[in-house]
Amino acid sequence: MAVSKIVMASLANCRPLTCAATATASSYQERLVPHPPDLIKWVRREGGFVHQAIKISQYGTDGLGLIASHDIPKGSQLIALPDNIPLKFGDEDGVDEAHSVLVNLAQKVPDELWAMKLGLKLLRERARVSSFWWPYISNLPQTYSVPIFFQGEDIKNLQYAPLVYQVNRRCRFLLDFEQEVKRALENLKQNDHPFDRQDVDASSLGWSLSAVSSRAFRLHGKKLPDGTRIDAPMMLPLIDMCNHAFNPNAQIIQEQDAGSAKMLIKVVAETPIKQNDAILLNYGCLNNDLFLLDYGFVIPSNPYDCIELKYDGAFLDAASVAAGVSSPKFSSPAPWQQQLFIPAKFSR
Ligand SMILES: C[S@@+](CC[C@H](N)C(=O)[O-])C[C@H]1O[C@@H](n2cnc3c(N)ncnc32)[C@H](O)[C@@H]1O
Repeated sequence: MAVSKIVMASLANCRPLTCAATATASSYQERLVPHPPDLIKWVRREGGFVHQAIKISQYGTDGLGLIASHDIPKGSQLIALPDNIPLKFGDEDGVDEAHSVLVNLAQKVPDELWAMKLGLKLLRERARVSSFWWPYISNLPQTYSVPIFFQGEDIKNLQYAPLVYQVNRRCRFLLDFEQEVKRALENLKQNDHPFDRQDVDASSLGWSLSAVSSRAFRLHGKKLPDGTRIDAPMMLPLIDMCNHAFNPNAQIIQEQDAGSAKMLIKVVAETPIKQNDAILLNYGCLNNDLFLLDYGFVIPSNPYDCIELKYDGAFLDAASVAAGVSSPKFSSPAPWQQQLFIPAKFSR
């Protein structure tokens, strides 16, 4: 069940929320607009810092990435984003009706699909002609090669049942949520419409879910009265151009901005970086199911990839009797055999 409808937006003076589905991974991901604004210049203009050696460039088959145009010493600050640049789902958005509609919709999203909550905000900013984040959003890929956009044959080829289950779950959620969103938008006054009067369907919801799941970072958000900070997913313009490696050369650091309670998000070189090296972050110690589901790629020989096997002694005894194997005793393994079963993880 692939969510692959294309909606033709019929409204003039708006940014259509179309999403062309993609079935195959391609090394070049087209952006939302053919020649988007220069993201590095935009970040600097809005008060952020970008090291002069950082460039955006095509990075092998991984799409765009950040590259060092000359050697950078360990510990150097590469990027710093002040609090106004990250895209978050927060109460700083005001208390207008359009925002309330988004908040009500976000409450209907199950927690494990947190990316859809921020996805609603992303879709709103994508639709708004005057969005502060448009220079960033227009640089996002137009399509995502994640399994929710796979066609039937490719879904079948996934084969691994727990992964197929998750893909179907997400597709089913998107189709149901499309109806939920349509009901919430019915009869709204023009000014109260969160998506500039545009229809939102499962395909555009899938686009924003995938944009967030493949690019957002979960960092420390607003400060609570007890001094702790809540976990907040956010999209980090430019920082999200960094590709993934388990042995990264950079890391994200969050610190309090000098003289205010606002947070500053930085990327710092964790190792010396050579000219033409990519700036790489570790997205997390994830297995390939999660990488494929959320990011649309897998890591060859992923050390975090494992499968769990259930050992059913009685079933194996019955099977070996049927196969004519004598004295199998699968149901009463010797102590040394039992020991072997405890860390029952096998690399795929
Ligand atoms: C946070 S974005 C990074 C920027 C992205 N390459 C782009 O063109 O906008 C994450 C996406 O980059 C690609 N990517 C990142 N690291 C990768 C890797 N190690 N192998 C393959 N693709 C990767 C995947 O498409 C992933 O969904």
